[in-house]
Amino acid sequence: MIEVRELTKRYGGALAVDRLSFEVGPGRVTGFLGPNGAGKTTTMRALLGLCAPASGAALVGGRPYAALRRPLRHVGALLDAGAVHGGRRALDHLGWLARSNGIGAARVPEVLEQAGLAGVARQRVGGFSLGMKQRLGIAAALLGDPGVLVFDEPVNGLDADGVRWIRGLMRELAAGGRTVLLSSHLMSEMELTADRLIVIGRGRLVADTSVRDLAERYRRGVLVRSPRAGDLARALAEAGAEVTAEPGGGLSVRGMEAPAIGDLAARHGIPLHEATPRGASLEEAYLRLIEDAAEHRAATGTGASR
Ligand SMILES: Nc1ncnc2c1ncn2[C@@H]1O[C@H](COP(=O)(O)OP(=O)(O)OP(=O)(O)O)[C@@H](O)[C@H]1O
Repeated sequence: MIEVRELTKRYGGALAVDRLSFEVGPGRVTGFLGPNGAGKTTTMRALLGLCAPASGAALVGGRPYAALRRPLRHVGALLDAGAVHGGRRALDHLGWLARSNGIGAARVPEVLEQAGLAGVARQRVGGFSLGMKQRLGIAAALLGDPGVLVFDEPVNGLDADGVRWIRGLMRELAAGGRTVLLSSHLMSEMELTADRLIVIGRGRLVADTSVRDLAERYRRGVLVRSPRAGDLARALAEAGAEVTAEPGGGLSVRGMEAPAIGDLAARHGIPLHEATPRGASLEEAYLRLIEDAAEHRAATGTGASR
């Protein structure tokens, strides 16, 4: 369980995170999404005790990171995969981490295998590609078999195989009852991996939603075509649907699903040539959400000072 409560972090006069609150529960992958500079990395760093918040709290299992004894057993994280001493061999790097966290040495070959690095365990990290470093960072995160995992943009630098592997791994970890928080600025990435989304913009919470609810929120109704569009529009409006004319002679219908529209047209003897549900893509929904939040801030004058 992750709890972020009224978290605020400033860099100089600028607010990077602004009274941000959310919770991340176990058993599913939660996506942490926001445009560049929204405050995702800062929030994750606060969660891992790597920066001190101005106020508020970021807790793992009810405690701040600094209060966790042998933290790798509670929370595993991938933040900056490049931050490994290049002269060390992968095996030694993980061995050292295991020893300093009271983790049995037997875990090292296990996580190397899990991360697909068994074959390069004795190579020096300095010669690793970015993708291999990402895998090593993930192996380190898994070392203590923690209940909470935090990954900042984990697909960066991975090839197509690596990306597929990491998506599978995230889902597997969540299915095993772990709390998995995964950041990205790409909705396309979240769409394939996350069940729930925490969306932030300019350090503030924009949405805490299931992926499905987000798509639903920005649905654009049903596109309907009929050679008797006027009659159909009247019948739909009488039945309580919201109907607007579209360029090209179609009707956009909200408040009634396609099968009900078909039934209604049949009852009135009106031919129906098309009834296409038009869901906004998740990417569109996400962009609208971010835009709406920015407009709301502009309208209410609640923009974060920078
Ligand atoms: N060490 C720092 N010193 C000064 N400003 C910082 C520092 N770290 C982050 N910031 C600023 O805080 C804000 C939030 O940055 P953060 O890296 O948390 O965003 P992000 O959502 O992770 O972005 P990205 O998707 O680009 O990684 C940005 O305006 C950034 O410039």
